[in-house]
Amino acid sequence: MDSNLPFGGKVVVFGGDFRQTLPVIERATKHVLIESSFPNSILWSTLHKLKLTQNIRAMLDLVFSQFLLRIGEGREPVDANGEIALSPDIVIPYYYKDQSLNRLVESVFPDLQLYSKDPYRMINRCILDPKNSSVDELNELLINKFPGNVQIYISSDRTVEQRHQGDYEDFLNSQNPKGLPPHKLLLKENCPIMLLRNLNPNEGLCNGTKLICRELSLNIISTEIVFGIHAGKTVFIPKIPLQTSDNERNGIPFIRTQFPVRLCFALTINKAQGQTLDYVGLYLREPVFSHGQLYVALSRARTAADLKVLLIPGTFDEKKIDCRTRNIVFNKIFHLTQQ
Ligand SMILES: Nc1ncnc2c1ncn2[C@@H]1O[C@H](COP(=O)(O)OP(=O)(O)OP(=O)(O)O)[C@@H](O)[C@H]1O
Repeated sequence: MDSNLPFGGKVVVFGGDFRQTLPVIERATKHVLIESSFPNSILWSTLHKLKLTQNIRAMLDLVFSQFLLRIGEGREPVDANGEIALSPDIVIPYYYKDQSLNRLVESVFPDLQLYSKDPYRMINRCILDPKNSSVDELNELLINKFPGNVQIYISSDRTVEQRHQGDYEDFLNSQNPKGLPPHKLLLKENCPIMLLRNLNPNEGLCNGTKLICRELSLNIISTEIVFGIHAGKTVFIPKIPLQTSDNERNGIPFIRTQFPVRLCFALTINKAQGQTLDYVGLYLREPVFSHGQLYVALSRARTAADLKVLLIPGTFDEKKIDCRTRNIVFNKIFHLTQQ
């Protein structure tokens, strides 16, 4: 192209909200995360910026919408421990872990029988958690509670380097890297799942697409697309080989052959970014650990009435209504966007 302008002079539209999470970089410091975000790009100063000012999703609850902005911009007052206070109306009191967790689950999924009969009524209700490990625990709890016969799909895992296969098989089976389906995938008819790969974007099958399991055969699962122009369409999902990402911590690259899906009763906060949910249960077994996570999680709901938070206190002797939790906001990112 005969042009020195960015993108060869073509108009390119970017959309973003720096109150939300920053690029995910494993074990990166705050400095690296800020360095890697868009306002540090040489393109930033060349862009013409337009600001959206109204939160349409939460427009029916102005108090909530203003609270979200204070959380997102780090303006909500913090105590000596650096924690903000959530309204007791949205916090589930903590008694014992199982009891309180059940209350959270029942708030989000009040009737799993109804869910299994008419999954569309509840597919947009979800429990969010900062970490993958808690998300897996919650999904397992919910698939066990969900009515119907369970189908167990076991993946076959092999090392990329064939000669190491014998040494590592059990180890690979025990691994649960993010972005890969589990070794032992538990599914039931009508349960909600999320696709983990772009199988066929033109047909609506993208990474993150929500599906309902309809028929579970040995080698293929029949599912239904939930949202968008392809909603209601039946799609068959095969098992496919999926490789761990290069920066995976365990260091042994391997290939898992499995259906490229995970249950999605519960999702990580990062995976829920961009979604509008009918009901949000936020499970903070541990506080959020990075910029924007609390804002993203809370702002998936339309009103404060569509939200319940369970905070697990660090130490406790008895019933505890602890409404305080950590909010992480890197203010520097907002300063950079002003440039
Ligand atoms: N102009 C509008 N009129 C009616 N509803 C709207 C309008 N704009 C957005 N919405 C609704 O508001 C919700 C959020 O919209 P959208 O996902 O486009 O916003 P977003 O800025 O990408 O949100 P986020 O980044 O927080 O995920 C959606 O449910 C969408 O249907």
